[in-house]
Amino acid sequence: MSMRDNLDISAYLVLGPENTLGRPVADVVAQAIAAGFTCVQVRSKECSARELISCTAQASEVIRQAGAQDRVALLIDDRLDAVYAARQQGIKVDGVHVGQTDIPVEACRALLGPDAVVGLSARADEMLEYVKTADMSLVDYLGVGPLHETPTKTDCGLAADGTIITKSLEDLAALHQASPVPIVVGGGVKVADIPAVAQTGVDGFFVVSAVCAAPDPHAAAQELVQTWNAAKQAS
Ligand SMILES: Cc1ncc(COP(=O)(O)OP(=O)(O)O)c(N)n1
Ligand SMILES: Cc1ncsc1CCOP(=O)(O)O
Ligand SMILES: [Mg+2]
Repeated sequence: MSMRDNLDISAYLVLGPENTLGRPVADVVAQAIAAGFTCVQVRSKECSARELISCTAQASEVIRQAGAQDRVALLIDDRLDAVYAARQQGIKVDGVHVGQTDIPVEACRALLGPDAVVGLSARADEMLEYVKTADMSLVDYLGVGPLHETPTKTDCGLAADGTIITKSLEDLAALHQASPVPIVVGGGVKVADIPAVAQTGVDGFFVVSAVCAAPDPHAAAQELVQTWNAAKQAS
């Protein structure tokens, strides 16, 4: 069974070297997956392609060392070329996450093949219309946000008038109802948000700073996972 068939986006860590307060990315990944995180995305707006590939190699290695290579998906943000190059070097990387102004999902699927995981995000205000009209067959999940304005990605939800459009819990429930693919919600998500997000019916949460900027990433990751699982069991 491929990772695509087995994909679990319930607890999704997004990170790059600029997010970890000087701690190695691989250490934070190891702590998060030991705590139960199910998906990892290497995302850096500062790394060179080679640094991104190296970071991905280290993340892939700690996932392998944890024996989690068949249950924790590893993706790279934006850089289809880096996924391709990493795979050529024998690094196990499962797919790519792109936004609507990034390289098209058609190209991602064509280059990476039918078993790859392809995630897509769309503008907050257009997402409901998008899921009702677009061909979603190439996409494995949708990344939706922000739940709150976040300094980690200041353009997330940015409208033409300069305001930030956040997603309400009602928006998330409507998206969950309308979407043919699973939905993962992020942007400013903290542990206190998790029960309400889980109750909307969406399939997971993604975080950068709630884990990467925590004094103890393992403890923070564990609290997020346990809170999510408890909320899903209760709903
Ligand atoms: C899981 C997940 N969801 C959304 C995003 C945002 O992607 P994008 O809109 O392409 O923005 P950047 O991350 O590239 O700044 C994501 N990366 N992951
Ligand atoms: C990558 C991304 N996409 C939408 S918001 C975001 C960053 C979320 O970071 P944080 O969890 O620190 O708010
Ligand atoms: Mg992008």
